[in-house]
Amino acid sequence: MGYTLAVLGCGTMGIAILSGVLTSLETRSQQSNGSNSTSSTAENTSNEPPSGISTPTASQFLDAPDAALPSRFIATVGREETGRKLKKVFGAMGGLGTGVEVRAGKGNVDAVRDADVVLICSKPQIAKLILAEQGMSDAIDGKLVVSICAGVTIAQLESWVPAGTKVVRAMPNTPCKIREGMTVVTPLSDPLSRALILAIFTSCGRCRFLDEKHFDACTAVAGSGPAFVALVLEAMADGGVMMGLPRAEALELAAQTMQGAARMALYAGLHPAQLKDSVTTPGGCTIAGLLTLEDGRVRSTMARAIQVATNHAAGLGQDPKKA
Ligand SMILES: NC(=O)C1=CN([C@@H]2O[C@H](COP(=O)(O)OP(=O)(O)OC[C@H]3O[C@@H](n4cnc5c(N)ncnc54)[C@H](OP(=O)(O)O)[C@@H]3O)[C@@H](O)[C@H]2O)C=CC1
Ligand SMILES: O=C(O)[C@@H]1CCC=N1
Repeated sequence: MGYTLAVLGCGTMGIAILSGVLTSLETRSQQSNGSNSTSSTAENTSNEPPSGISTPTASQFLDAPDAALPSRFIATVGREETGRKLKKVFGAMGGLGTGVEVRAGKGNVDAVRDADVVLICSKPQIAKLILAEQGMSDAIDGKLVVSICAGVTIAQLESWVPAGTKVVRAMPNTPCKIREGMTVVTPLSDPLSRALILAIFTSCGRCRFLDEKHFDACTAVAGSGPAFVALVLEAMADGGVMMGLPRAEALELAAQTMQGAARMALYAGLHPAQLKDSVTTPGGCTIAGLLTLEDGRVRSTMARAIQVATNHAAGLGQDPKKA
């Protein structure tokens, strides 16, 4: 068993997702060699394990979750120069990375023809052009297509492909690269497609289903989120440097602190207010710092940034006159 995944427009996000999937496959293979077991379910961090799967083919994937991940990978880019760089990126990964087939220039239609599942990772405005390429309609008919393009709706995507093509939206983020990603996927009822998509994105981190109406907000919170928290991370480290800490140590302290606090919210179920209050000694330094942050309206500024990013995301991939 095994299937082919084509990543059209394999830039930052395509590389992040493929890195997550390839590393996951290699980790599982090492674990199964070590333990002599055929599968590992320990790393499925999804809140929705593929439980409702009932068709015979999908059941096979449940018995052997590795099989729900692709075994052949094709990555396309626009320019030859980018293609050469991409080959080096996957080559440097070693292992399964060396097997990724990179195609530049006019490679999209052939890649789709060779694939079972197609991931569209191009810029939103390029997606329509790729799907309109000569021969694409025949190649993509009947395939499962997952678009990660911000602001490009399912209705738009469906109008660009034949009726036999299954279209799903996903919103992942850059930490997919180290398998700490957060991906939201639009609901889909077909059990096989569901199993395949869950396998791909849970191998990159967490994955959950949410209705398309929430996608612009998901784009802002999870898709753009790494940039927003990076700003806070950098600011915390800068403060440490201002007070005499060496730069590298300041960054390590801030990053590990951010990770620790986030993990307490995720895994110990602590509300952010509990997290904050448990650090805040009466009359202590934490409340002094917190009040300064409140004076600077950090909370409302961050929340408004999400609001602005959500509204902006809705316009991506749309006709500029309407956006
Ligand atoms: N970056 C992020 O954190 C996130 C991005 N997204 C979404 O992911 C998508 C990609 O973003 P990102 O990875 O940052 O973008 P990148 O610019 O890094 O990647 C886009 C890739 O598409 C390639 N490309 C351009 N034209 C074509 C073409 N005609 N055929 C095939 N490939 C082509 C480019 O190659 P070349 O340079 O040679 O033209 C490039 O490698 C966007 O739609 C974005 O909304 C979603 C979540 C998070
Ligand atoms: O900034 C953007 O448009 C993309 C979508 C989410 C993250 N990056």
